[in-house]
Amino acid sequence: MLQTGIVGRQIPMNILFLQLKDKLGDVFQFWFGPMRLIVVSRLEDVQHIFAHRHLYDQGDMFINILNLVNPNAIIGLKGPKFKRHTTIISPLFRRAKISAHVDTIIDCTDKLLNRWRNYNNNSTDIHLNLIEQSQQLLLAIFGFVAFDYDLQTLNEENRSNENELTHALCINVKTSIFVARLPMFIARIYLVLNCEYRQARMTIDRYLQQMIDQELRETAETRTQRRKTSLIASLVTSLQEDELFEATKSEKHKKGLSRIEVMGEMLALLSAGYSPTSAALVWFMHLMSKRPQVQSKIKNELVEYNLQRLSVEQIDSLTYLDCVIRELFRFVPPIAGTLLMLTADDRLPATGVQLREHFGRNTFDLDQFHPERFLIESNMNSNKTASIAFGGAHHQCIGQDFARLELKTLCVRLMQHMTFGDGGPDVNEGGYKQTDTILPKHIGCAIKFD
Ligand code: HEM
Repeated sequence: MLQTGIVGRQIPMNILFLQLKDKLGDVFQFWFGPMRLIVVSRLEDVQHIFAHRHLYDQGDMFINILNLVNPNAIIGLKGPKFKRHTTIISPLFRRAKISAHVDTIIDCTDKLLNRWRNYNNNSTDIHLNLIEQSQQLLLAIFGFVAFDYDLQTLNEENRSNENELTHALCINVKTSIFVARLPMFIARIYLVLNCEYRQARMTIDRYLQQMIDQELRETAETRTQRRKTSLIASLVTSLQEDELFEATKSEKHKKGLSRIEVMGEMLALLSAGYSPTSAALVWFMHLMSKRPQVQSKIKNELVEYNLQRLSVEQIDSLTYLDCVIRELFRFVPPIAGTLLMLTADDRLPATGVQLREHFGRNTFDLDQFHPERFLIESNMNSNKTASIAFGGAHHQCIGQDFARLELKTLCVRLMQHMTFGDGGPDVNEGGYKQTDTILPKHIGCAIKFD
């Protein structure tokens, strides 16, 4: 990792994989600390991997790390336990269930716009904390949508860079990424001795407990009514009545979730539900600040609606904005790749590489930001438009419908009110910063209310 610059030079994974691909070809081997990865990037090979779910399962690297930091997160589960968890969680994020959240997304965006209007309403000011502001916005939305809970990240008094919960979540992620590079036994000791991490977990757990307690104060009747549309109502309904008895059953026969499992899923969803979408929003801000012509085209598409709150159908009908968002996910997918484990030998069709029970990782080509490519139908299935921002195998993103709708609604609301301006080469250079997502390394934009 020192050689490649992940450690020391902080080279982000997307750039590293592109550099190695140029040097070594479409399939190459890479050691991530103690773990061996085979990186695969040819489109046909990636499609083959995603289509052969019986051969490629969730990567052990995820499972090992999650066993240390959150053994009950859906993304680290397999077999009957995965089924037990996913049947409770994934229905809540299907397209038919999420339209109801558009108003919440608009309300929260308006709160952020008001904050900017009240405290930073000078179009020559350069905003250097757009990452933190976006994280606070997306956390607030996810708190309401998933947990019916006001996380208060958009409150006036929290307009400083970080509030308690975002800070704790960042430490949790940072530590999890760090221990992924260590041998397991050292990672275990590191986590026990790391006071900052333990403090962060206590803060997060306190929030999770408060959310569960708030839900438990609802009557059983209202919870039953809401359990098909509210994640927290569904999770609390699934709480096992007799945990000790359930623990004696084989995994296949277990019903419901224990309290620890509910809290594990809440933590996982809290991170998955805000972090990549906020990264996508920050990229949107950066890209728009650099491309005024794209911004104008989005605004033209919105002009007939003036400042009106748009319905889901109206949001769906915005074709050009769709192209921009698809291009954004293709150009800078917030997650650098998908990690899978080969369960039997396989041969990749395009490169002809023979794989023998190891890992596959998929990364993406970076080229030009050009939303119009999606207006040309013949481009739809070509290499140029390939985008797997939400993964594609067993563990592909369950929140993707929601994330797409959420991001589009946020972009609509922001573009109805304001224009992003380029803060200049010193602060708005772009580049990449690797955290749990890929973020712009330098982002500084002016905000001009229209
Ligand atoms: C722009 C936004 C998002 C991006 C780019 C994204 C990306 C991804 C990717 C690439 C994976 C697959 C990882 C793998 O295959 O190993 C994934 C999984 C997952 N995502 Fe998302 N995600 C986004 C938003 C969300 C949201 C809003 C939620 C909230 C519900 C969510 C919940 C999940 C969950 C629970 C999984 C694990 C699914 C499983 O293990 O079966 N994601 N996401």
